Amino acid sequence: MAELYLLTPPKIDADFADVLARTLDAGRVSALQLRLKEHSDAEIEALAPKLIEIAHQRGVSVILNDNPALAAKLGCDGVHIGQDDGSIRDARAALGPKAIVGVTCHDSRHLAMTAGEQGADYVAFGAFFDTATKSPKTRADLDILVWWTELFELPCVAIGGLTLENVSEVIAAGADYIAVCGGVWSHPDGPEAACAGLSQLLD
Ligand SMILES: Cc1ncc(COP(=O)(O)OP(=O)(O)O)c(N)n1
Ligand SMILES: Cc1nc(C(=O)O)sc1CCOP(=O)(O)O
Ligand SMILES: [Mg+2]
Repeated sequence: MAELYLLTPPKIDADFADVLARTLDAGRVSALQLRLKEHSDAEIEALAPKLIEIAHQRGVSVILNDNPALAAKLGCDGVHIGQDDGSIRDARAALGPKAIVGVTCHDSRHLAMTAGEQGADYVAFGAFFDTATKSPKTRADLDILVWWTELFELPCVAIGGLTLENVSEVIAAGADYIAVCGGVWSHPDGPEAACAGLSQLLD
């Protein structure tokens, strides 16, 4: 069974906390990534506590993007690091043994096996589809999910352009988590409808 891993929009406004609460209440989200790329660390420090409270009240784990030290300071459950965001070892040292450390592996089997050997809690492959959220470094093929899940127990995340229309493809290929940003926040029927719809496709 796949799980829903929701990413925040890169920039949020004062209304976002209420929208987030309603969106989480509409579906079955397992993890929330604070990916606030257009905010400074000082702004993230100010914004995050309310978002973390909302997520934790609903049993949703909170993963901060990019910054293990800030994740530890804020009391996040983990951190997501890219290939240029420092080592798994340093992230683990900052956050402790129980924290979740996820790692971007693009479309690379080699990066994923290395991340697994170095103690990552999940590996993330992408981008599977066109995305307006960022310019992804690579385009990943569904085969990498099939290959990974046949060989390894470590959970894998599919990311990049996932929507209600295409997410079943990555679930069928074996993704343990579907990581979604624009497919929820930019859905024409609103984030609550998107979250509810995605949740129905998870089983
Ligand atoms: C679940 C997940 N997968 C991949 C990424 C991308 O991380 P990164 O390559 O460090 O790029 P930025 O997100 O920092 O732009 C992610 N954030 N989450
Ligand atoms: C943050 C991120 N990382 C990617 C990767 O391929 O590593 S794709 C991506 C964007 C995810 O947002 P959306 O769901 O709107 O496409
Ligand atoms: Mg990063």
